[in-house]
Amino acid sequence: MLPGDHPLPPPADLNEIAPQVWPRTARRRDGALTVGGADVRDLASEFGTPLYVLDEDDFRQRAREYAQAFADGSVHYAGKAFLSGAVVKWLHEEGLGLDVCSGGELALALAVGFPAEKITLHGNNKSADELVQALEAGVGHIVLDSFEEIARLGFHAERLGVRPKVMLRVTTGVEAHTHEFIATAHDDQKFGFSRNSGAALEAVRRVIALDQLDLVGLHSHIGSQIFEPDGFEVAAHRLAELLVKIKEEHGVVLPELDLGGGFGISYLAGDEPIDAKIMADNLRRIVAKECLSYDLPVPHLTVEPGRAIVGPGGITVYEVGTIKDVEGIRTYVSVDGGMSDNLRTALYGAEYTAALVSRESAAAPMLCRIVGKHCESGDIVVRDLWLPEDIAPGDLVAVAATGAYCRSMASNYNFLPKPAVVAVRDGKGRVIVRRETPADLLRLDAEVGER
Ligand SMILES: Cc1ncc(COP(=O)(O)O)c(C=O)c1O
Ligand SMILES: N[C@@H](CCCC[NH3+])C(=O)O
Repeated sequence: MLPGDHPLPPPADLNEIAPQVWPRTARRRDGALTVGGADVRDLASEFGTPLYVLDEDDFRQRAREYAQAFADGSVHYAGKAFLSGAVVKWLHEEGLGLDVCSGGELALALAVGFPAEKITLHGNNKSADELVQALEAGVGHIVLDSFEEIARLGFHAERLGVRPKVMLRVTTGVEAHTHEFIATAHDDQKFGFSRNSGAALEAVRRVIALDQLDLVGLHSHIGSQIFEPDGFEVAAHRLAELLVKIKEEHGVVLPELDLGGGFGISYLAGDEPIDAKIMADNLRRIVAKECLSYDLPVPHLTVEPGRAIVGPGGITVYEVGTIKDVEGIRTYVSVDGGMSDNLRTALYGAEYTAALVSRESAAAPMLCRIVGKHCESGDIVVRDLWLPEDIAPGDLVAVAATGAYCRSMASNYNFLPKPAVVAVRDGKGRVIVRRETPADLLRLDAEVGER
């Protein structure tokens, strides 16, 4: 297809590494992309492809920016975006707390010595084992999500002789402007206690009636990949109203408010995320205004960014295997990974920026679709993009902003081993999560594994 015939215009410069989309240290050197000073061609030959590459400086800077922006509150990185022992250590060094939402995430954090009191446990269906694991570890907060869980946690806390700090997750009825599957505060979904139905106040009653639980605050998470602060404003307003009702009914002033995560990042050059400082100023102002208008003390504010800290610093490097021109429509560029290492395009119709990164090219733009190697026609990595028409098997392409929710949502579909994650800094790559091997997968099979 010719450039003029498609609604997505080709970029002025196909070789551009736009700073708002790529990791902060990404540059072209001798035509090839470098991240953290390391050349992707060297990374690919040393560690193989597909390869997740994470810019350590980018991660640390963003973590630090959030910690500084919310210096009078707390920042708990949402581990579901991407978690590894190295990342947990970086977070600790940068002064952040951590959110986990399973026993596995909790075990990893504890295994590398992250302080339990800086961990919050989430989840809409935590098992009894996970609750006990959290109580025994002494995590800082447990966010309660259902009536069953209130009773269950009370039971185990009494049995173990502990009194955990808990928060209640409230669905505030806010319609966040994001994809349906990642909006979480409307009533018709599985998370939290509904403010509109009165479930939230009933949950408060039940927790306050249990001596074993120390209710310290309310939690709200309105969704993910959000650019506007107005959704948080409505949520804060509704939470403040609840705090007033709790004070009136129980004479209790809850000292903490957790507004969750959800801060958007640039996947495309036109996306305009709010920076951490401005978001922090907005949220602080909103919470202070709402609370002061009800004569409530301003609570300790916690936020839980995941994507905004790890997303922009990550890229995925693939090798091109086959190129198929569907005449008059587009060219399919097949790479050696796909929906098993990045499910987001198939699941949410997510859009990404990608580029030829093993060399520069002066060839004309060609409308392409980057697809994977899975047996699904929906196995699309980047739906529409322009690549140089001399792209060829053996070239490396990289997809930008894949640090969040790609490795953490990866699967072994079609028995593909999950790629390694390499952290880059000072010109060197270091494996922080090793590549799975076919032997790793075979070992799980009862007929094969134990031989
Ligand atoms: C409770 C909670 N906190 C934090 C997050 C992190 O969201 P994000 O990565 O969009 O910042 C999520 C995921 O959406 C979540 O469910
Ligand atoms: N996994 C989602 C976001 C949901 C986060 C968890 N509540 C994404 O890739 O955008």
